[in-house]
Amino acid sequence: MSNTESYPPEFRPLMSESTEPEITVEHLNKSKDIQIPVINLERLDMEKLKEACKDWGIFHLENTGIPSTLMSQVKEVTESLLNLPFEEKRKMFGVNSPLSYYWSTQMVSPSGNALKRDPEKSGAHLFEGINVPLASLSRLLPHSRCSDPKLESFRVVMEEYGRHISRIVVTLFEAIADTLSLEISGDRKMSYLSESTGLVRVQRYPRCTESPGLEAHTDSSVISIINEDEVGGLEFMKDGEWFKATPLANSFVINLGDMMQVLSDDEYKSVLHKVGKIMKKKERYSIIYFVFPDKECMFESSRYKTFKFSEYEAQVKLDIENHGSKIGLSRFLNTP
Ligand SMILES: O=C(O)CCC(=O)C(=O)O
Ligand SMILES: [Fe+2]
Repeated sequence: MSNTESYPPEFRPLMSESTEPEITVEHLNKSKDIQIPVINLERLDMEKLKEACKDWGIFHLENTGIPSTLMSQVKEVTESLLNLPFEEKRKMFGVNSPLSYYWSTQMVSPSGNALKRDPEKSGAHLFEGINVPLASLSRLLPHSRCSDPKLESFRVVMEEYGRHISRIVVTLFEAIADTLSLEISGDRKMSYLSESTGLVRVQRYPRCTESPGLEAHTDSSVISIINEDEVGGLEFMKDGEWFKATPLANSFVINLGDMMQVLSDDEYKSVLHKVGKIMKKKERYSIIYFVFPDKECMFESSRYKTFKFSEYEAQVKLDIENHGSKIGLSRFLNTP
């Protein structure tokens, strides 16, 4: 485990010592292990993709053409940034930074702003992360202003990673749209996959047997692309039951988000997911790329009222502030 200093002070008493053996007591987590579908991006099987979207809402994506050296660099720069002392991160990603640092009792709005939550309402969830709006990488952190070498390495690697992921997103989105027989024009397509709203989030979950990582939620995105390490811990709901998604090396986990559910007119579901207790020897890292639509992008469907993505975001923000958690699509149903 990395140095305790790098964690928020309120996490420290709750974290397990690295000298303790791996915890395998089954009753600590009742979710069953399961292998989610595996989709090969280079040789797309459209039937399999449709089934994965319809029956699961979550799947592994392999053969994405990202060089393995870049994948290792992404892991390296993420770990090195999150391993900085807590106070340093707080200062570095404070009010004037385009990146935001958040942990546990905060929740993040779809646009990436950290929202304060009432810990009484949300319970103890041990995660911390840094939000990196994609646009900020090139616009707001030019080489000359990026004085910290760790931040500069992070910027360079993430820019390269972002380019690859954008390519993967377009291919995957077009394929998913095909499985729904949706005809989406070039401009419209790009407003669903807007780079100006795209967000990379790097997260870390300490090893802990008492508190879970991240509470159950759906993503407000079109799709989310999770790059997780071998520790595992991601859980999702299928047919009313919680399952653990077993990690698969050299692949991403793809989650369908709320906006994909609307686009598919509810044929595909935005998957409910969470991160359970991290009981392995190591803490867990994940790097998530959220594909968000343009703020002005309109969503029309038979099940939901017509809305603009910014209206959806505003509602989510309001619900988190007022109720402690997101309510989501049910707020926008045509018939209450
Ligand atoms: O860390 C993960 O694997 C998932 C995180 C997640 O679901 C989120 O940040 O929305
Ligand atoms: Fe999520």
